[in-house]
Amino acid sequence: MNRSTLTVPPAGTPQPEPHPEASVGVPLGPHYARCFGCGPDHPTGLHLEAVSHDGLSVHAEFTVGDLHQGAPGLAHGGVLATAIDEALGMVVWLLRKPYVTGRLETDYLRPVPVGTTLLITTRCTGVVGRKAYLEAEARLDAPDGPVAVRGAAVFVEVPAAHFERHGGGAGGMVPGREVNP
Ligand SMILES: CCCCCCCCCCCC(=O)SCCNC(=O)CCNC(=O)[C@H](O)C(C)(C)COP(=O)(O)OP(=O)(O)OC[C@H]1O[C@@H](n2cnc3c(N)ncnc32)[C@H](O)[C@@H]1OP(=O)(O)O
Repeated sequence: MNRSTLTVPPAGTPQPEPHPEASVGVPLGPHYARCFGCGPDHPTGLHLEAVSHDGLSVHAEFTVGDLHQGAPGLAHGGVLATAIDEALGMVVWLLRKPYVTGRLETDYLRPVPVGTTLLITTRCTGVVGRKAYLEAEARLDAPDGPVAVRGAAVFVEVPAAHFERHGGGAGGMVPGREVNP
């Protein structure tokens, strides 16, 4: 993968510790019911479902449908980036602080046909100040299937007021309520 240095934690950054109340071994559920990535109430969303086994990584599934095409029969790259972004966001939710995507990098290695179930694994590789460094891998149809997309990101911690100031508030997005029940 062609990683920029911006998404790699500085040398010597320790492995982050999982939050003691991170939800593990159970479905993570949505952080917001109308989220395009994970919300069950979104009519055309991706409806990602995910679980974490260690509080620092997430295994998510996304089945590519007709509504997700770019070229005929193939997933749109932007949709795949969205699925990666969402699965990365699920990792920072496990840290139980509000973060937003600052930078997202994606490498597309294989076409993803309609009907494919993408198995997306995301993990946090370091936290430095407000920045969380993350990486992602999406495989075709099986945990050991071919890698179709790789991703890397920096998420930036924001105050809860970020959502009041720039959006309609944080209604329905309560850490500890939906993602970490
Ligand atoms: C209730 C809970 C709900 C939680 C809700 C969770 C929803 C999850 C949904 C999925 C995720 C998304 O799609 S989120 C939506 C898409 N993303 C956004 O809308 C974000 C829009 N951008 C912004 O709001 C802003 O640019 C921020 C917050 C990212 C940064 O602005 P800021 O707060 O002024 O901070 P700033 O000083 O610039 O940067 C802080 C540190 O981060 C670094 N940094 C900033 N941007 C970048 C960048 N693009 N790439 C690398 N590094 C960066 C800086 O170098 C600095 O490092 P240093 O100097 O400290 O070393």
